[in-house]
Amino acid sequence: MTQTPLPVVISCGEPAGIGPEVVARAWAALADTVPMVWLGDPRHLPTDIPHRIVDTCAEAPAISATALPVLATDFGSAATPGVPNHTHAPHVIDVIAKGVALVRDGQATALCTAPIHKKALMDGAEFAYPGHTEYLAALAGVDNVVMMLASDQLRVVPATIHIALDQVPTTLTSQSLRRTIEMTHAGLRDLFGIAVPRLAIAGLNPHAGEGGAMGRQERDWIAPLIDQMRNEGFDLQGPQPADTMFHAAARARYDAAIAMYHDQALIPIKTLDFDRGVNITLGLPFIRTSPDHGTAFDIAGSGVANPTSMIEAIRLAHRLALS
Ligand SMILES: NC(=O)c1ccc[n+]([C@@H]2O[C@H](COP(=O)([O-])OP(=O)(O)OC[C@H]3O[C@@H](n4cnc5c(N)ncnc54)[C@H](O)[C@@H]3O)[C@@H](O)[C@H]2O)c1
Ligand SMILES: N[C@H](C(=O)O)[C@H](O)COP(=O)(O)O
Repeated sequence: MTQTPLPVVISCGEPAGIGPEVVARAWAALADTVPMVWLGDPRHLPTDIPHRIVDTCAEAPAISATALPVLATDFGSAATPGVPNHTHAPHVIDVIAKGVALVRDGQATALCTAPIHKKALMDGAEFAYPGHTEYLAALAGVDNVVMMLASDQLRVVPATIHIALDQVPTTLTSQSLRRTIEMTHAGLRDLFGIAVPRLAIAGLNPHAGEGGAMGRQERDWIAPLIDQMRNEGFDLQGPQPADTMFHAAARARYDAAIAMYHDQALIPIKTLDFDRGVNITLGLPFIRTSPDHGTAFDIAGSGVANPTSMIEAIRLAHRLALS
């Protein structure tokens, strides 16, 4: 008996951003290969893409090849490209929760989230989370998750995520870094099929502290933790100066780089591969991916947004869910 395939569920994200248009283009690119269903208000979709309202995820695969299946949510009004509407904010948040519920209920295989505008959600709905990553952890009831951004050229994980730079040194601890290393190791093994993952760990300070002359965290606890985990069998390099660990020869020596803070991790991947980077949350009880770009208000509605990262995010969600 052949099993009916289930779709990847895609949350609409910020309707004033490029989310709806890149999902529409992604559907056109993947219609024959990846069943999907979009959660959002159909009036926010580009008019040149066929869509069909469905009542359940189960209806989506049969429709996916000819139209974008839509589980409709009424946001109350149309969107103005580039200008977030505060009344839409609660719906944007609600759609993410609905997507999670569908995946956890076995009605969809994986969740792919289109970009949100964090400040618009905070202003419009007092959104209490700095990003999807933290909100999804709360919805799933897990204490710890890892944000990985991945492309063919590089995988990076920031050990601290959406916090101010001045909070990084006090938030990072030996325990939290150990957890990030362990969860990244498990994710590479279980999701990416790498039997013995090689991880490169960045230092926090310039030149990884230059032997204590430019910061002490490396000497005081980062290097000792790496030594200890190496003795436990992890394949770890570092702490490495972050400025020289992302060139091509260095990248060939590891499967993922663990950085100490958001921009240390995300600048290299977005510079190398902005079009194809995918954000994956490790540590959730379901698969979640997202494109590496944001809402891009400056180009929303102009039809120039590149859909490649969204295509890669949907494709990866589908592939990981099947593996
Ligand atoms: N997955 C997510 O939900 C996610 C990811 C990143 C940023 N964000 C949020 O998005 C908002 C805007 O962030 P930002 O301005 O720093 O980054 P951004 O990625 O929205 O835009 C940065 C620049 O890249 C361009 N750009 C982005 N995506 C593009 C695409 N697909 N094709 C062509 N050009 C593209 C934009 O026009 C802009 O010039 C912020 O609130 C941020 O937190 C959300
Ligand atoms: N930090 C991510 C980036 O810059 O690409 C982005 O803000 C998305 O984070 P969430 O998936 O947690 O929303």
